[in-house]
Amino acid sequence: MRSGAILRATGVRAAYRGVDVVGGVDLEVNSGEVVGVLGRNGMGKSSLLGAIFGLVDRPGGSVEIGGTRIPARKPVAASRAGASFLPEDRGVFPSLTVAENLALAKRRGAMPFEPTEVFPMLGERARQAAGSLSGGQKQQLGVARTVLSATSLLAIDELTHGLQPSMVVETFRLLRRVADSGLGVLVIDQNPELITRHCDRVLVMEGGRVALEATVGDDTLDRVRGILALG
Ligand SMILES: Nc1ncnc2c1ncn2[C@@H]1O[C@H](COP(=O)(O)OP(=O)(O)OP(=O)(O)O)[C@@H](O)[C@H]1O
Repeated sequence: MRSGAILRATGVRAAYRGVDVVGGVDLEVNSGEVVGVLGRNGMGKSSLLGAIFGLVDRPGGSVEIGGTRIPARKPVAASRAGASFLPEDRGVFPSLTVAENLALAKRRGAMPFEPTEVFPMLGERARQAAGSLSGGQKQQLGVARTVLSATSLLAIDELTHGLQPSMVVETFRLLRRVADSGLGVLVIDQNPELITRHCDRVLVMEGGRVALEATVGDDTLDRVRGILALG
């Protein structure tokens, strides 16, 4: 199993049309670790991930995935380094069937994972166009695709959005398996209870900066709630 940092992001800024919305964030995800990013709406969580993975302008900072430097605005470089990112729009091809979406995501050498065992709905609807799935079903397909295509780092925006409670637990269990196989896992979510229950480390973002970074312990949920309540 690998050890050490899979993602090393230092001083990352994110900007839209020259205006910074994320200012100088440091973020590391180690092999075997599930890291959660929390924060209220508009605090810069998605923009941070976008800047790391090359989808949003990154006017400053450096990003390494698996020891490879990832230039700004080069999503293919992150993908080549084995990273897989599920953006908020769920990243599925609507006109392709569920089975085709899964087949396209599968990478040689990725961790052994049978999507239909974790998400039975994907087997039941294998021949259905992905565009006709509900929001929660699309999220299950998106998560499965992301797991199938990650070989170093897996990142998911708005992880539990639209998922029914039973699937939320299954999904975190799957992410733990992914981390146990040696990958780094990074998730964004709005739910402090879920993130502090299932993640090893949490970051809370406020106004484009990290307001709290902590290894999860007994007092973490209270500290997180304190920050979120102040906003
Ligand atoms: N495409 C865009 N163009 C201009 N500004 C944007 C764009 N996307 C986001 N922003 C701005 O960047 C800031 C951070 O937004 P971001 O979406 O990263 O926050 P977030 O914490 O992920 O919130 P949410 O949970 O609502 O997605 C906000 O002020 C937002 O208005």
